Amino acid sequence: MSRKKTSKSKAGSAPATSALPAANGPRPVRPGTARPCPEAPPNGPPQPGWSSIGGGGDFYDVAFKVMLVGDSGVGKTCLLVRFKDGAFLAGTFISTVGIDFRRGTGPRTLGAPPPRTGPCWSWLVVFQNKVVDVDGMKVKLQIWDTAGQERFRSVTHAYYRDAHALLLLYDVTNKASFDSIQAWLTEIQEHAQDDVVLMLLGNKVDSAQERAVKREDAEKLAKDYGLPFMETSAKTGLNVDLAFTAIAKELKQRSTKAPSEPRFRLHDYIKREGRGSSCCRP
Ligand SMILES: Nc1nc2c(ncn2[C@@H]2O[C@H](COP(=O)(O)OP(=O)(O)OP(=O)(O)O)[C@@H](O)[C@H]2O)c(=O)[nH]1
Ligand SMILES: [Mg+2]
Repeated sequence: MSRKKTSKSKAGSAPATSALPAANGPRPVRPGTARPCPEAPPNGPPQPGWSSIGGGGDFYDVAFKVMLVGDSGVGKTCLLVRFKDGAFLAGTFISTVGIDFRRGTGPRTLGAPPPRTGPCWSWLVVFQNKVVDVDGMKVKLQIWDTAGQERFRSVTHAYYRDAHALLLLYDVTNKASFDSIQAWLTEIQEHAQDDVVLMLLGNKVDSAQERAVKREDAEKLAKDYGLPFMETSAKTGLNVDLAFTAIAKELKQRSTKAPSEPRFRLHDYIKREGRGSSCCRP
């Protein structure tokens, strides 16, 4: 994309081509050497009082940290739940409001228990692991869900620096969330790695009657910034798996591509595979 590069120190951050876990520094990717999931969250700032959680014994060849960002209410948590569990639980919106992580099917929380009602709730920054098969290689995506509320931005910034990919969401029924995208891009430019893989997603496309953001406007924005773009629905599942799979393919190829292998083209892939819409090349 045509984001400006800033010369800033991001010491300690893992480059986008490294494999997780990064707790002991980035490791080179070794295709074919499956290893168990780490016991502790490998990324993010150290938090006093965090207990370690296991990865459930999933094996993988390479692993990457993916973050979901965007305004509060755009559907980040729901998108993650849809991808991880294939579910959409309609109901009261419970915003992600702090920091923690969970794994497997149930939440694991520290401190006071979170509310147990509502849809794709989470009360903290959380991550979920999912291993996807990419051309015979097991790619683990460690997907971090963040709080979209403005007041938590300074906390979530700290998680950007070692993210390999960012899914930037807006809500197609909420113009303000689309208007925030440029500000999000500025934040990303400031806090994320320069070579982070970035994709723009317009979520809630199932709510056609309430649409407030034209697809063409988002396509234009995406084109201006050279971002791959799709409309998604956490409710119906439209393009959700595709978004994560495309990211996994791009990251996997960046880290393991042999010189003779043809380059994976993310824009072309989602354009070909996406339903509804996808674009855009500058
Ligand atoms: N119709 C529709 N509703 C959705 C979709 N995704 C999420 N929602 C609803 O939008 C609301 C917000 O969803 P969340 O996933 O909690 O939003 P979030 O981006 O995680 O919000 P924060 O945690 O505050 O940053 C909930 O009421 C969801 O049920 C979707 O694809 N379609
Ligand atoms: Mg949330």
